[in-house]
Formats: sequence, structure tokens, C-alpha cells
Amino acid sequence: MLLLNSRARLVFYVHVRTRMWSILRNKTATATTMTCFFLAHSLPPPLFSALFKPSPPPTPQIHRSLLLLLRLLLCQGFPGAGWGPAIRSFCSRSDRERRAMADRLEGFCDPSSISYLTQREAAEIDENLMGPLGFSVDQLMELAGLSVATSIAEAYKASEYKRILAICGPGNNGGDGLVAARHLFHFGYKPCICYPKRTPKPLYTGLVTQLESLRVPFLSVEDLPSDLSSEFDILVDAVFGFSFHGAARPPFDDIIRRLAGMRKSDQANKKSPAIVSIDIPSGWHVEEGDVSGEGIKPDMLVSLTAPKLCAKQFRGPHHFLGGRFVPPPIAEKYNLRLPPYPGTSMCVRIGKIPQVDISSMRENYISPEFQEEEVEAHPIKQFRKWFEEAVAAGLREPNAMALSTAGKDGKPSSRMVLLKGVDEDGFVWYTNYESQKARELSENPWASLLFYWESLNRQVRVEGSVEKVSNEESELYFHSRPRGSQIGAIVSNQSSIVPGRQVLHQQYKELEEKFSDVNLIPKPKHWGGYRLKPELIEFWQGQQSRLHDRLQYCPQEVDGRRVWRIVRLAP
Ligand SMILES: NC(=O)C1=CN([C@@H]2O[C@H](COP(=O)(O)OP(=O)(O)OC[C@H]3O[C@@H](n4cnc5c(N)ncnc54)[C@H](OP(=O)(O)O)[C@@H]3O)[C@@H](O)[C@H]2O)[C@@H](O)CC1
Ligand SMILES: Cc1cc2nc3c(=O)[nH]c(=O)nc-3n(C[C@H](O)[C@H](O)[C@H](O)COP(=O)(O)O)c2cc1C
Ligand SMILES: Cc1ncc(COP(=O)(O)O)c(C=O)c1O
Ligand SMILES: [K+]
Repeated sequence: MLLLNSRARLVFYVHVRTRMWSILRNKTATATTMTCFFLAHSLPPPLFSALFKPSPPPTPQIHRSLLLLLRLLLCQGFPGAGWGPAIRSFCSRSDRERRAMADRLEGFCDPSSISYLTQREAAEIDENLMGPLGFSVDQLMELAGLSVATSIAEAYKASEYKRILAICGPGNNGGDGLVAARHLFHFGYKPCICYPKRTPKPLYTGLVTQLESLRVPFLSVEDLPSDLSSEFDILVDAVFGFSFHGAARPPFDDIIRRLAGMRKSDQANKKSPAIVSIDIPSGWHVEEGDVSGEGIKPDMLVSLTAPKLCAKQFRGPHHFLGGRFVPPPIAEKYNLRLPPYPGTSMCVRIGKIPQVDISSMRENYISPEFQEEEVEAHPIKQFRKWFEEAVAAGLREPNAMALSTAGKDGKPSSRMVLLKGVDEDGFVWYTNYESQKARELSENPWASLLFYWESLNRQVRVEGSVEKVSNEESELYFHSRPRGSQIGAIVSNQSSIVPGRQVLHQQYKELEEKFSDVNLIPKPKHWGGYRLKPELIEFWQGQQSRLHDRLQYCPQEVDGRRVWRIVRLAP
């Protein structure tokens, strides 16, 4: 195996780095050559020798792997001494995993790098899935419909886009629409169905019965409101899928015209509903797209299995892929290049998230009223109640709170810390006694805490003075932490400048070794807790039209006793 010394490596590093973009853009064989040199001593021997033989040239698969590797290195930069292991780990993965890694690092899936199917291929894949590959149509339709519903839920929140009309055609595309509507109902949307040409097969009659049992209304074409814009927030176009051919026949011709026309007439004045097309924008040619230029212009397209050729013409803001059921034989046979689905998701976005207008971002809070009569007399009791509800709601780190301090210069600073205890004496967190916050607290003990529990539309503000907790309390808590965090606390001179990550790792490793036989890692003197004793606590519950509930507790002396007075503040 060819071994490169560090100087040679550096030369190649610079060389490859400067030429990388052009190599990637042109996707020339140079990529292979350059990468071979660059990776010479990191590649596993079989891959290395396969590459280093000038003939036969590398297989397309190896070539693709190398291009992916280049993308990966481009995204990560070259971690100097660390690149050997990183590349070896990359090489040990499957082609699919490598692609996923590169995509994840780039943060999106480039629409030009994925596969698009012809109409024939789409039908063939369908037949294969339902023939030799053992799927039933019910199964595929269920998964397809679920993908559509989850895609819609990702792009359009039920709080803003509740009212949905699913227009379903006579084939499987229509079936996907029925399934999607059922899932959307369970996700909290309010779907209605227009299903003018029902297919008298048990699969479809079953889907209709399921929707009827949820009391989802069915509207005939005649019953459709004349102004779809004011009645619905989302229109699901489940009219035709990949078997569409020719020109749309009644009654669908008229429905499609309404959907297409709506875009134009609504653009000028008001918010028009989002049009979501399943698999194919209905009326479009499956391969050539919107041939007349007069067709539906959907805001969202959910391609199923793989996008069809017409999807290349899709210009809306949201293109998703669904149908997470493609088995390797299909992917290989049709050489499918598709984005990897993240985690357990049923859908994945194709292309970039559209730019948002920040000034238009807002939530309308809808919550039960928060009344004086129902609150606890003591704010800590009330805090515990809300905290328990935040835990029960499954919030991640409900004990995360923003701590704001200001030193003698009066300039405030904020950061998150974790609440580690709360009782009548106050709110406790742990930190470094030589950090910025600690310096500020030593100059000025007044501080504030802020909790925000987003999905509950709740905020809690706490203000008061801060003291260190006792050393015993800090000792007890310090030793309850994972060993790694204990060592981390010793390593970190919090808020001081460090020359690089490597320094922290090095010190960590040394301490890990030092303490390998030690049971109790000593708590550093400069690490411990603080307790904020509340002087004021406000509970905020978000409500519609910004008319929120704000109940504030402040202490009062009554007959020499400290009691809490509750007042309501204007939102
Ligand atoms: N593996 C997959 O890929 C999966 C695919 N799935 C879904 O299946 C969809 C394909 O379904 P599909 O084959 O049933 O075809 P689709 O287009 O819904 O409708 C055909 C119907 O429309 C009719 N029709 C045609 N042209 C017409 C016209 N001009 N004017 C009027 N009518 C016309 C035609 O009638 P015909 O012309 O035969 O008389 C027939 O009744 C696909 O896009 C995806 O959504 C998922 O469920 C599962 C996984
Ligand atoms: C969710 C979350 C929880 C945190 N919890 C703590 C904590 O409990 N203690 C701590 O010292 N830093 C914590 N940090 C880090 C702090 O936000 C901050 O970076 C650090 O304490 C230094 O702050 P300072 O330089 O203002 O003193 C947390 C950060 C986050 C995002
Ligand atoms: C620097 C620092 N210290 C302390 C903590 C609190 O961690 P623990 O829950 O282990 O005490 C955190 C939590 O993020 C932190 O980032
Ligand atoms: K459609």
C-alpha cells in the first residue's frame, strides 16, 4: 500500500481542496484519480487496489462512493490528523448509508441528484411490488396515504391549516387521498371528502366506511362551495396518479379547472388554500408535466415511491417523497437514487426548505383559560403543578431555564441552565463559580429565571436574589452526576478562552486515566449550586388574539407574616 508522508498529504490536501468543487460539478474521472491519491493510505486494501489499477476502471459503484466521499470531506472540511479514522468509518458503510451521510451533512437532498420514473417504470414497479415482492394494494395504499398525511403535517400545521378538502379520483390515487384524510383527521385536522366516482371494491368501500365512522363529511361535486378559498385551508388533489392519460373527462375536468383557476384569481386578494397534489398534479402529463401551462400549480407535491418525470417541473415550495417501502431489489433494478428518510419518518423533503418571511411567523395560542379561582395560593405549589404538567406533556427538558444576570456595569446577560431543585426556599441550579454568570452574581445578586413550555403555550418568570447553596448540597449533587460530567466540570474553566477542542479532550483523557482507579472524583472548589429566592413569579398562559392570561405573585407583609398577593396583568 502506498504510504504518504505528512508533507505529501498536505500537498494533496491543498490540491484536492482547491479543485474539489470543479471536480464535483463535472463529475469527471479526475475525481477518482485525485481521491485515490488523497486517500491512499486510508482505504481498505480491496477498495484501494481496485482503484489503483488503471484498468479496468473503477466500477460505477466505487466511482459513486468516491464522489460521495468527496462531498462528505467537503462538508466536514479536512480534520487533519482525524481524517484517517473518519474515512475508514465511511468506507466500512454500505453505499446507501454513505449517501445518507453525505446528504445529512449537506442538510438537504439535491433534486438534480435523484431519480425520476417514466410512466411505464412507475406502473412496472407497482406490479412488481404487488406481484413477486408480496405486497398487497391495501398495504401500499395505507403507507402511501400515511406518507401524504405526515408530509402535510410537516409543512402545514393543524393550528393554521385545519380545514381540508380531499378530492379523490377513481383509481389508487383517490384511495391514497381517502387514507390520507383518515390520518389527517387523527392528527387534528378537519377533513371533508369529495369522491364523485366511487369504485365498488371492498378496499374503497372500506375506506369510505372508516371515514364515515369518523363523521368525516362527504360532499358531492354539486355541494362543493362556490368559493373553495374561504371554506378550506388545504385542497388535497388525489384525483389522478401515474395512470392518467389523455384529457381529463367529466366531472374531473371541471374540478381540475377550478383548482388551476383558483391560483390565478386568488393571488391578488386573499390567502388562498394550499394545494397538495398526491404523486402527480392532476391533469399534468405524467412525463411531460403541465404541457398547456394552464394546469394545476400545486404548493406541495408528495411523490410516492420515487418522483415521476413530471415532478422535474414542479415549482412549488414543498416537494416531499413518501412511500417508505421500497425494497432493495426494486431500488437496484431501477437504479433508484432517493433521499434517505430521516429517523422513523414516513416522508422526506426533496430540495431546500423555502425561505421564510420572518415577520410573518406567528402562532395563535389556543389554551384553556387560566383563572384566579383555580390557582394555588403559593406560587411554588403552582409552579410544581405546571412543571408536572410539562413533564406529563412529554416536553424535552422542561427544567431548562434562561438565567439572566447583570454585573456592576448593569449590562444584562442570559444563558440556559438546568433547574435541579425547587422548594419554598427557591430554585436551584449548578455551575462554575468562576464563570461569567458567577462573576456577575458576585457583583449583583439579583437575577431572573425564565421557563418557556412551548407546546403548552406557557411561560413562567421568576425574579429574586441569589445565594450559593451549601458546600454539602453541592458535594451531594456533584457526585450524583455521570462520571463524564464530573470530569468535564473539572476540565472546563467555564467562560474562559480555549485554544481548541483538542485541548479539552486531551485534559479529559488525562483526568480519566488519573481517576481510573478512584471511586470518588473530588468536586472542584469552583463548582457548585446557586439558589434564587423568588420575590416575584408570573405565570403566563397564551390565549387567542394576544389576550393572554398573566397571573403574578408578589410577597406582602400581613400581620408580620409573608403572604403572596396574586394580581392579573394586562397581556
Ligand atoms: N407503488 C406505487 O407506486 C404506489 C402507487 N400508489 C398510488 O397509485 C397511483 C396510481 O394508481 P392507478 O394506477 O390506480 O392510477 P390513477 O392515476 O390513480 O387512476 C386511474 C383511474 O383514473 C382513470 N383515468 C385515467 N385517465 C383519465 C382521464 N383522462 N379522465 C378520466 N379518468 C381517467 C382511469 O380510468 P380508465 O382510463 O382506466 O378508464 C382509472 O380509473 C399512484 O399515482 C399513487 O398515487 C399508492 O397507492 C401505493 C403505491
Ligand atoms: C439546555 C441547556 C442547559 C444548560 N445547563 C447548564 C447548567 O445547568 N449549568 C451550566 O453551568 N451551564 C449550563 N448550560 C450552558 C450555559 O448555557 C452556558 O453556556 C454556560 O453556563 C456559560 O455561561 P456564562 O459564560 O454566561 O457563565 C446549559 C445550556 C443549555 C443549552
Ligand atoms: C456546562 C454545563 N454544566 C452543567 C450542566 C447541567 O448538567 P447536569 O444535569 O449533568 O448537572 C449543563 C447542562 O447542559 C452544562 O452544559
Ligand atoms: K394527484
